[in-house]
Amino acid sequence: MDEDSRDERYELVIVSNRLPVDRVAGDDGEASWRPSPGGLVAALEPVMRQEDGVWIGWAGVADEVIEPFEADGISLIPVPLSEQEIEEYYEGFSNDTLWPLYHDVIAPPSYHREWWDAYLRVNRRFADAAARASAPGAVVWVHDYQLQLVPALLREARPDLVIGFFNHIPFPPYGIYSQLPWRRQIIDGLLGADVIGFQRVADAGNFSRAVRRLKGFETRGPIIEVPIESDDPASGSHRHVTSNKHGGLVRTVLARQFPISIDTQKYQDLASRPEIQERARQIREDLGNPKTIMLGVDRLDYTKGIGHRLKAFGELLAEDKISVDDVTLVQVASPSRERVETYRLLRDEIELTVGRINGDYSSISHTAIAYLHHGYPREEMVALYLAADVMLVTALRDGMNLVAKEYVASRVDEDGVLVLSEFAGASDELRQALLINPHDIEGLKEAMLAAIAMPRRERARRMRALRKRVITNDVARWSASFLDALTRSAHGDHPLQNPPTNRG
Ligand SMILES: O=P(O)(O)OC[C@H]1O[C@H](O[C@H]2O[C@H](CO)[C@@H](O)[C@H](O)[C@H]2O)[C@H](O)[C@@H](O)[C@@H]1O
Ligand SMILES: O=c1ccn([C@@H]2O[C@H](COP(=O)(O)OP(=O)(O)O)[C@@H](O)[C@H]2O)c(=O)[nH]1
Repeated sequence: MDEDSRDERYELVIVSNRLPVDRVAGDDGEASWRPSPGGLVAALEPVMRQEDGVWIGWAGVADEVIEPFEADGISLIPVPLSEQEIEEYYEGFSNDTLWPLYHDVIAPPSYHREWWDAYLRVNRRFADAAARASAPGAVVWVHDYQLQLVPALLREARPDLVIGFFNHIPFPPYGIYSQLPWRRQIIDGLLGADVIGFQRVADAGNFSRAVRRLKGFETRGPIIEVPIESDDPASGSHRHVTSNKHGGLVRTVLARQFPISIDTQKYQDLASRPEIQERARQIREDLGNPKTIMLGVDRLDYTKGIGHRLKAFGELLAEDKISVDDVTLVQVASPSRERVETYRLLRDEIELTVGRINGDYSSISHTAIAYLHHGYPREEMVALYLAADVMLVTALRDGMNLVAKEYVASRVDEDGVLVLSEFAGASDELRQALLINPHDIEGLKEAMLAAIAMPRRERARRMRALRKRVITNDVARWSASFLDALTRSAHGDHPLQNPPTNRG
C-alpha cells in the first residue's frame, strides 16, 4: 500500500467494531482472513458492495498493525487493539457491561472504571481513524454499542461531517439504563450524530426518554432538540440548527427506528441452487429421515434463549408428546466471546443439558439433538434452513435476529414454520410466525407441537405473508432509508412526517 492510497479520503465511511473479515493464523503460521461472525457484518457487507466507500474496524486479532487493504472489492482500514484493550474494551466494557445491560440484564453487568477508560481510549482511536479517512462533508455511519462515543468525538474534530449512528442491539428502558455509571457520557456521545437509528420503535422511545430524564432536552416525536452555544461550529452551518420555543439555539437530531434486514435475493438465489437443495436432502438423510427437523441457529449467547428451547424440547420428549423416531432438533451454537466468563459458563450449561437429553432419549439410530459448536458458511446455512421443517428463534432479548429473516427468505418452496420470540426485533415485522414468549415453557411447547402438526395449506399461507415482508424490506431498502434520512438531515430537512413503522 503506498502513501497516497493510505491517505485517501472517502465520501462514505462505515465505522464498526469488527471488519467483515477476521485475521486468523493458520497452523503453518501463515495469516489468512475469514468472514467475521454475527448479523452486523452480514447486513453491512451488501451495503458496502454497492457503495464506493471505506470500512473502518478491528481485524479480530491483538497487537497487529495492519495496513489498509482491499477484500472482495471493499476498502478496509484496520484499527489495532492491544491484548489489554481486547480484554477491557471489547470483552469487558462492550460485552460484560453494555451487552448484558442493554439486553434487559439477563446476566448481571459488571462495572469497572478501568474498562470505561479503555472504552473511551478505543472510541477516540476509531473517531481519529474516521476523521482521517473522511473527505470534506463526507457521510460517516457509525455502528453499534461498542462505539457510542464516536459520534460526539467525531463531530468535535470534524464539524463538517454528516454523522449517522445505528444501534444493532436493544436500547433498554430507563429503569435499567440508569444503572450505568457513565449514562450521561454515553447519551452525550450518541447525540453527536445527526441521525440515530434503532431496530424497534420501543428502542427509540427508550432512548428519547433517557435523553429527557438525563439531559432535560425537549423531544418532538422522533426529533431531539440539543441546545448549542452561538460559538458552536454547528451554529454556522445551515444544517438543522433552529430556534426552540424559548428562543434558544438548538441542533436537531433524528432518533427513530430503521429495522435492519438481509440480502433477500442472495438467500433466494442460494436456496434455488440444485446443489444446495441436494445438500438439504442429504442433511435430512444423514439425520435418519425424521418426519420433522427442528432447527436453532445462534451465536452461543445467553440472550438467545437456547436453554429455554432445550428445556421445552426435553419436556416434550419426557412427556411422550414427541419421539426421537419422528423429531430431531439440530442446534447450531456458533462460538462467541469465549473468554468472557458468562459465555464460558453458558457453554458448560448448554452442553450439559444437551448431553443429558441425548443420554436420556436418543436411540442407536436416532439422536435427539444434533449439537454443532461451529460457525458455518452461508451455503450450509441455507441448506440447513431448507432442511428445517420448524425454525426455532427463542431469544430472551435480541436487537433484530437476522436468522429469522434468512429462514423466511430461503423458503422459496413456501414451506416451513417459524416459531419466533416476541422479544426479538424481527417479531415486529414477522407477525405471521408463531409468536411465543420463551419464558412461558408451556406456551413454547404448545407452539412447537402446533408447528409440527401445522397443515401444509396453513404453512404456505403464513410463509407467503412472511416472505412478502422480507422481499419488500430487504437490506438495500434499510440502508437506503437510513442514508436518505442522513442526507436529508445534511440539508436541514429531517423527515418528520410519517416515519415508517416496522409493524406489518
Ligand atoms: O462481534 P461479536 O462480538 O462476535 O458479535 C457478533 C455481532 O453480534 C451482535 O449482532 C447484532 O446485530 C444484528 C444485525 O443488526 C442483529 O440482528 C442482532 O440482533 C444483534 O445482536 C452485535 O450487535 C454486533 O455488533 C456483533 O458484531
Ligand atoms: O454458523 C453460523 C451461524 C450464524 N451465521 C450467521 O450469523 C448471523 C447471525 O445474525 P443474528 O442477527 O441472527 O444474530 P447475532 O449473532 O448478530 O446476534 C446470521 O447472518 C447467520 O446466518 C453464520 O453465517 N454461520
